[in-house]
Amino acid sequence: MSENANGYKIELKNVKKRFGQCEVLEDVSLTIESGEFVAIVGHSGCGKSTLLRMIAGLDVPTEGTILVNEKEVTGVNSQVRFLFQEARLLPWKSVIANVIIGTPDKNEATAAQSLERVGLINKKHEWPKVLSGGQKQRVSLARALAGRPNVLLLDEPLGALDAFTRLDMQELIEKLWLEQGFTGILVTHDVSEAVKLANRVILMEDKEITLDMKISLPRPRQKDNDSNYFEHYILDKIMKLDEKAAEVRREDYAI
Ligand SMILES: Nc1ncnc2c1ncn2[C@@H]1O[C@H](COP(=O)(O)OP(=O)(O)OP(=O)(O)O)[C@@H](O)[C@H]1O
Repeated sequence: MSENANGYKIELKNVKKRFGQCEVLEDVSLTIESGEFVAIVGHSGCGKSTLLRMIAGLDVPTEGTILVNEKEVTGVNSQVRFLFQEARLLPWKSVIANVIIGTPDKNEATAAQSLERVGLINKKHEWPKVLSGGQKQRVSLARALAGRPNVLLLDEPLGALDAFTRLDMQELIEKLWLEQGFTGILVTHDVSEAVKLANRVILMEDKEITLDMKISLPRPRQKDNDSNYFEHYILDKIMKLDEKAAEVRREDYAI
């Protein structure tokens, strides 16, 4: 938990999601406390992004309820910000103008402070097209955090970055979470990233939560034997689930 906890509590109660005949989530219940940072890992297509989209009010559960700050989600909430795999900057606006969009009162000074925090104040008058992928994602982070949101949803935002930039961004996200204390939910395929950033890692498999593990490591986090222990534990669990799924498939084929 960040010492500056300023985040909203998030509750999912018996959430089910179907797209047509396809059931994506089956009875998911989960409570994320104010200021927690939770990472969700799981195979492609298991419903991680769908879960985030429903918390953001961009999609609705087929059954069940989602509460953010004790209020049922009925649409988009400006205190809940989303970071996607692509930076999604407006190409016809300068860097600073993109960040101003994220401020509650369209305030340039607030936007500049946010750019300062991500180390890009010197790029404020540039166009997005001249920035590297990592810089674009920093601007996107500055825009998302400029309004001091209570919740930040991160859907694989570092997935397209090279390994060095990715590590830098992880450090930055951890630092900003410690400073601002929002509730964070990160969807990632990278277990080491999950262990670096989250104080709780959730594994989703087969339409439900199959592991909910606290990561009790000091911050800022280093990669060491303790973090390796958590990574190996989670990877082992994923491999066991894979083996079980393969066994079920083999039985199906035998029939
Ligand atoms: N709008 C939609 N209409 C129909 N099916 C959808 C829709 N959105 C998602 N799905 C399906 O729901 C399932 C879960 O999708 P989702 O994007 O949540 O998975 P994910 O775990 O985030 O995957 P990935 O890790 O590959 O991003 C997939 O089978 C997907 O095809």
